[in-house]
Formats: sequence, C-alpha cells, structure tokens
Amino acid sequence: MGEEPNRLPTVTLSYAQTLDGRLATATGSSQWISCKSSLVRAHELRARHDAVMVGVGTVCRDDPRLTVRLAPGKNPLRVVVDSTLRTPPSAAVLSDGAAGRTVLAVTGRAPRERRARAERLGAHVLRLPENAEGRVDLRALLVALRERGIRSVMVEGGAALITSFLREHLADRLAVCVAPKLLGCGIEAVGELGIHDLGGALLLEEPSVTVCGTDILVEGEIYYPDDPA
Ligand SMILES: Nc1c(N[C@@H]2O[C@H](COP(=O)(O)O)[C@@H](O)[C@H]2O)[nH]c(=O)[nH]c1=O
Repeated sequence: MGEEPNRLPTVTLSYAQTLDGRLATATGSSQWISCKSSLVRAHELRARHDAVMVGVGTVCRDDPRLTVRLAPGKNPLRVVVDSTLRTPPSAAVLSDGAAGRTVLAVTGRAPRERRARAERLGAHVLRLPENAEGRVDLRALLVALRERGIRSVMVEGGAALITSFLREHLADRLAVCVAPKLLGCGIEAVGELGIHDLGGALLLEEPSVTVCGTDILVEGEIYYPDDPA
C-alpha cells in the first residue's frame, strides 16, 4: 500500500512529569524529573523520529541540545517553535556546530535582523502564517515539515506547545514518563483544553503502562471524542 501523500507527520507528545502532573517547579526547575533509564529511553525515542520539536520557552529555560547522546541512533531534525524568534544566538541549537539541522518556525512578527542572524548561524528560518493568537500556525508548520520529508515529530514541550497540539487535535500519540515525585505548585503539563464534562476527555486507546527504572511510562494513541469517526 502506498503512503498517503497528504498525510501530516505523526506527532508524539513526549514529556516527563511528576505524579501531580508538573513539568517543573514554579520557578522552572526541571532537570531532572525522570530517572536515568527514562532519559535513555527518551533519547531512543528521539532517534526513532524524523524531527524533535520544542517551544522557544523551553529553549530559553533549559537550553536543550535535542540530540541523541544516551542511545545509539541518528539525530533528528531540531525544530523550535518561535513566533518572534527569541532563540538567543548562544542557544545550543544554534551554536553547537550543527545549526544546519535546526529549523526555527517563526511568523511575520519575527524581526528581519533576527532572521538574518539565525540564518548566518546556519539555521533554517521557516516563516509561517500565524494563528488568531499571533502564534505559529501548527498545522501549517506540520505541512511545511511534511514537504521537507518529515514523517514523524516528537514534541517535548513545554506546556504551551503540548496544550496547543492537544487543543488543535494535531497530536496522534502520547508517551508520558511519570516520576514518583510530588512538587505541589509548579508548571502543569497540560493547560486549558476547553473540556467541561468527562465525556469530552481525551483518551488513550489501548495504553501501554511499563515501569522504567523508578518511573512509569504511559503510552498510547490519543482519541479525540469530538472528532468525526
Ligand atoms: N526535564 C526532563 C526532560 N526535559 C526535556 O529534555 C530536554 C533536554 O534535552 P537535552 O539538552 O538534549 O538533554 C529539555 O529541554 C526538555 O525538552 N526530559 C526528560 O526525559 N526528563 C526530564 O526530567
């Protein structure tokens, strides 16, 4: 059977949270929530995807490298969703010598001089339409990535990007690492989805639950009850 040419890349949301659903403390401290075995597994998952994606807030807070280092395998394309291009030139994704494997997804609100600077560093700046909130239109981003041959995307966060993918029904799979820790107040993994009764809850279809080191991994396909069958 041939591949559907218009199919959007498969999107997997993958993140580590505490038992009480936090990605980080209220001050943004998140390294590390998961145990070493889960970190290895996260790198294995990166290697199985064509692209790994984060929001610019995560870049500014964590300065991730988004490479495969703890497992064998190829580095995926790195994609930063960054409507006004706030990624600093010193960020690892622009300064580690592999900026040619970094896409900055921006809107028309990204100042020209910042775009030129990122391109001089070797990054690909992808100018995309904005949504009603002035942020990058995620569907347009997925279409643009598909045109570049990307068939699978692993979205690592942060909370705003995770929430947007769920709200727009653009996430296909969830792979959540739950660490046996409690933080109380902190950054919640998933924000407002506009669900007012339990019948509207997003579900994981046939989820798998496995233990990884001291963490619990929950994975499955996301079912959106409001979507037409
Ligand atoms: N805090 C947290 C994760 N955070 C994710 O890992 C990124 C760091 O990537 P890198 O610099 O390549 O190691 C970070 O920006 C965020 O996307 N991942 C996990 O498996 N477990 C954790 O506890």
